[in-house]
Amino acid sequence: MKTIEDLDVAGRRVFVRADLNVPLSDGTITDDGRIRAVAPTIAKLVERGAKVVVASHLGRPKGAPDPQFSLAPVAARLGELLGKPVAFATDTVGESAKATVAALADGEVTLLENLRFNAGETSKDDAERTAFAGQLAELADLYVGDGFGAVHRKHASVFDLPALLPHAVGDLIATEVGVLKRLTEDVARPYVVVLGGAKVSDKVGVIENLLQKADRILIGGGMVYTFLKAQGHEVGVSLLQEDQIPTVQGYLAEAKERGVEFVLPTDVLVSTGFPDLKTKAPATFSVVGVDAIPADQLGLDIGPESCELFAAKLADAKTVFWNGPMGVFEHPDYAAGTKAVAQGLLDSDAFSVVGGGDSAAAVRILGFDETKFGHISTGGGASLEYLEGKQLPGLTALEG
Ligand SMILES: Nc1ncnc2c1ncn2[C@@H]1O[C@H](COP(=O)(O)OP(=O)(O)O)[C@@H](O)[C@H]1O
Ligand SMILES: O=C(OP(=O)(O)O)[C@H](O)COP(=O)(O)O
Repeated sequence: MKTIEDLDVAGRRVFVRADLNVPLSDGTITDDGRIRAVAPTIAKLVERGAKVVVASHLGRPKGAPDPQFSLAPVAARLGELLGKPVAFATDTVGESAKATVAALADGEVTLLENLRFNAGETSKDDAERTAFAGQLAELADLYVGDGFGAVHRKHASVFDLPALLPHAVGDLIATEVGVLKRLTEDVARPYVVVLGGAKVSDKVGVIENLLQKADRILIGGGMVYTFLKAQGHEVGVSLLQEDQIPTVQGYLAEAKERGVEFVLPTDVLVSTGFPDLKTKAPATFSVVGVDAIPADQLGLDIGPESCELFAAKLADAKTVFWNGPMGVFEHPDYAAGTKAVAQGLLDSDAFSVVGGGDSAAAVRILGFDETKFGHISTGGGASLEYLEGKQLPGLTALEG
């Protein structure tokens, strides 16, 4: 792959596909880790006199503008980090984008509005995606792929656009891939994988491959209820991926055969509703065994006994990969499980990789020193699919 150093960027419009999908609360960025991670790439291009056109998705809008997913707050924060204003285009390929890019002087930066406000970005139809990529290509002369968190997505700006412009890999992707490669080679054992979070349908599939690599797999977060249901427990109104139950039953059986230890929580925190993440008003919840989840309640964190169990299962680890919070950590009453896993990683002498927008944010928001972990990756799904050995569209596109 070519790197930024291989491109002659001075005076040219350089499109940087970043992953600026940061957590927001009422329009305020609660963790700017992903912006800080790509800022050095942008600063390097600025220094070399490029006209920098930054683009990203934020959240999962439905292919049309939706103000709650605007990147405007991100433009302001990126400007602070770069120490220079970032002109914000209020659309992605329309009049505002064209005018903002045309007005860029050498060394100036613009951020386009959310790529996913356009149906072509995520379309499964090749022609529709290519057409949108063509509109993006009109805004630039060169392409730099540096949105590691989105490299597993076959989306227009990730996969189709680099085919239309001379391209290079950015420094963030290069660093991320360099570290993750270590986990695909000879890992120190026990190798423990911890999975949680909310993107269950996206991430359950990676377990098939992890069964061949890991010694122990700990499951928490929203992912756990599909496992508990697969074991015959009732899970009330918890997050559940019903169609994945047979698959999960297959994983549990295969783990037994292969001698891979599956660790599920023994207790969980349950409540009748989701907590208020804006006011963070104290929640009403109870601790129940996983065989006693009430029919009208949902699980929101692993329980205290499970926190101890998970910490013990991490204690002797020599390598850990962790993706997905153990509970709805954004609310203080449901943060204990995620804290216990983060602390467990620090208490072990394992080389630990924490991956995922929310997992990385959780570590920082809960007050842990990120430098104490082996690596904090900006990609959750992306790093999981990389570890699976899958071809990632956003990396394939940067080859050649
Ligand atoms: N039991 C649960 N029910 C619903 N959501 C959960 C549960 N546990 C964790 N979550 C949510 O999962 C989200 C993070 O999931 P995900 O996006 O998969 O992680 P990452 O961004 O680290 O890859 C958090 O916003 C958290 O509130
Ligand atoms: O947050 C992201 O992924 P992650 O939650 O797996 O880390 C990326 O920005 C990709 O977003 P997507 O899963 O909506 O395609």
